[in-house]
Amino acid sequence: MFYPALLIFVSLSAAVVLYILGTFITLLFRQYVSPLRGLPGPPSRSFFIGNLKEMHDQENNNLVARWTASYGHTFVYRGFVGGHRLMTTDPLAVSHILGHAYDFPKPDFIRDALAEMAAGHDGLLTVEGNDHHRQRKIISPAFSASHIRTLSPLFHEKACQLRDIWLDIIRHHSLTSSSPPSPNLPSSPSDPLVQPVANPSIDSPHAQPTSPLGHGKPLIHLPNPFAGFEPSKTLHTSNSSTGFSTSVSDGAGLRPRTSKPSSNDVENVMSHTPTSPSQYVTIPSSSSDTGMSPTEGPKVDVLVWLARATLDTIGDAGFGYSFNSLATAARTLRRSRHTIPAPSIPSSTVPPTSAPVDAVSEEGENGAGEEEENELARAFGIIFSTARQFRIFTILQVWFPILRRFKRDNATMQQARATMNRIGMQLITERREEVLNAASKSSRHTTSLISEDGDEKTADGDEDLDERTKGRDLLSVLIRSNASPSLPATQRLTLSETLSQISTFLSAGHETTSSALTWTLYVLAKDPNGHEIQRKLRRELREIHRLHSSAVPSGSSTEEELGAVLNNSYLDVVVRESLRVNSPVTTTMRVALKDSIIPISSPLRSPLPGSDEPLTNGSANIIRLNKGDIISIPIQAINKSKSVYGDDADVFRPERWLEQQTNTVGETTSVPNRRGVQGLWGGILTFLNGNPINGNRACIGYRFSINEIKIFLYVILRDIDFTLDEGIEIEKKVNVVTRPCVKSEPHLGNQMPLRMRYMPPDDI
Ligand code: HEM
Repeated sequence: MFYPALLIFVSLSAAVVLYILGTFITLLFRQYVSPLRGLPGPPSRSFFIGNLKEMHDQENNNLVARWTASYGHTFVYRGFVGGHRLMTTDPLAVSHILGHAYDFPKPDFIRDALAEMAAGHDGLLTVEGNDHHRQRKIISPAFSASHIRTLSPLFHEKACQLRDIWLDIIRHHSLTSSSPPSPNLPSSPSDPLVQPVANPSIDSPHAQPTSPLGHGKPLIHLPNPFAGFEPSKTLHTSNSSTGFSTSVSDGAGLRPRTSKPSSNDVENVMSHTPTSPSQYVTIPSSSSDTGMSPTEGPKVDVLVWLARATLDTIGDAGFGYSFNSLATAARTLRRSRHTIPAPSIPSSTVPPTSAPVDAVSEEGENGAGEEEENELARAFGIIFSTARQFRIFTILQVWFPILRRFKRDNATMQQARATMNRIGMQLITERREEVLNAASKSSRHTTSLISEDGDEKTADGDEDLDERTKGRDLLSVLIRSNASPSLPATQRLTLSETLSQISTFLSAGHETTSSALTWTLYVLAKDPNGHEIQRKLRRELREIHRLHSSAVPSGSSTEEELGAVLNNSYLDVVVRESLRVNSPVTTTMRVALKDSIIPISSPLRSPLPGSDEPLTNGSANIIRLNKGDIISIPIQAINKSKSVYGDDADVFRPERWLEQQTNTVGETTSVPNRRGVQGLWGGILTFLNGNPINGNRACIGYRFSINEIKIFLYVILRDIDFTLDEGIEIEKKVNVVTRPCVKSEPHLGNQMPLRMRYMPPDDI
């Protein structure tokens, strides 16, 4: 009898078995001939996943440092089915690999993972070779030092918005707890640079809260819309929304018009729009829940607020798009405060406010759709968080590329991607029209711009285009750069490439910066020397403020003042040291495009006693790689190398950058021993390498984030003091970006609960 179905089944099964077998045999053969076989390294812990599991938690246990101590600067660890992977902290090897970026690209599985994590396959983060070179040239003007400086006022505005929210939380806490109110808490912006913001943080920036928040000792845990890797207790299903207005008449960019909850589920992974106040705020039932003494300020999860602030910043500065993420959360928080009579507090201790307690009605707080998370924020959160989840499937995809074709997208994910594309297209159209309109006013040059359908339109332009077009956002500059008359048509970004840059900037620039800011507040709050660094920095920042606010009329010193902030040397070393000890991106991976030889400065160690494998690879000053060999560069471990930074390499000590020292050729330098890898910024590898030779893959957004971090610290630290409660142990969870977690509260997911206290001007 002939059974066609059976025959098909058997043939398919045989094909699958052959495919798997073939892959395994290829893998085993690769290992057998791999020149990496002879290198020292830790024993493989598992036949299938080698050392991958122990590496997963490496940032909390100094695994790479221990491996380096045992096996030297260059060694192998094991990946899937024991595959050899090179890991090196050797400065010469790292500089060579990163400096020849086009010979050592990102492995396909990393590019696929990044692409899935919102960056897309056509964006700067994921393209390689000539496409990368072409894109980087067009995109670079948007990130030039001079252009990034023009964004300072916008960073300042966002920082003020966040500061006002936090001051409001502190004020509310002091009014509602049994603790004495914070002394002289300001009732109006203390900062002449504060511009009236389009979306005030909590109704009026300094309005009194309408009511206490529950039972006296608030713990504030806004669910982090971008923390999907560790499911949080406060996570819920997401909402979706219907259309939005494309009108930009108020200059604020696209805004959601309506937003209705739907029953669409996101695999129970995350929440983006809490549906009740209790989802925003954890209200302990008694003061013993918090262990707080009456004089302590509120404990606030700074991670979630900073994530919102940096999202708003990249939205505005990146594309002229208003996420309104801070304002939305603040409003929801405010509405969660029950309306009960305000405690009677002497007016001398709590300052008068613009609005009396309870004066702002629910109606007044709640404009159309105000409580709803912005549509693009939600879509981005769904894509970003879901893609970040660690799955065995992800490991299998590394070695069975066919599996990468199986998309896990469910309906919600598809909808999120469609939303991102739709809004991205609208942004491009808007910015393009703005540039086109400005260009058409001039007749000196002809520029061509990509239209929505990929056709080219021509317009007139002149060299003052930048001046006359208002758009300072990265996308507008990119569109102008792409329209440069000197650029051949074949070199221009396609529409799809332009679209991919939006999600690329979002995914590469938002969480990295919020992570950096969060860890900076953490190291300042945890300073074992009684907050001396925080105090010293506050003194410096207040001095800048004092000098500029008294010398010129209020509000007119913005540029000078922010310039002084960016150039302040103590702020600079605090940020540099923070980015050194807590690099938001801890590791990067590369693959050898061809058989290669890599120079090393420290000789390889022999395999440990007991190993029967002789040292076969390379010689005292090189190692060999086969095409396809994978390389790990442990950025964080290199930043903490004891051979470069000394025995206290793990310690946050900004002063190390101010100490003078004489190097081997007799020059006096103001930085630690410079035998390390040449980093792009500040002598650290956090933004990857300087000195590119063949391909520059270092962070293009480093100036953006450094300026943003500095200006945020300038605004926030002048008024607020941060401490970490004793007994709280913070751990790192790494999945592309390093996020904090409270060790004893893994179920709460990513968080950084810091105690906040208002610092009156006469206090430090
Ligand atoms: C503290 C904040 C940041 C850190 C620590 C950081 C770190 C990095 C690192 C390590 C890379 C190299 C990745 C690799 O090749 O493996 C990178 C690349 C990149 N970053 Fe950043 N980044 C930060 C902020 C930003 C911002 C604010 C933006 C944009 C607004 C941005 C955009 C990019 C892009 C587009 C790339 C790809 C560059 C290329 O391949 O040519 N980054 N970043």
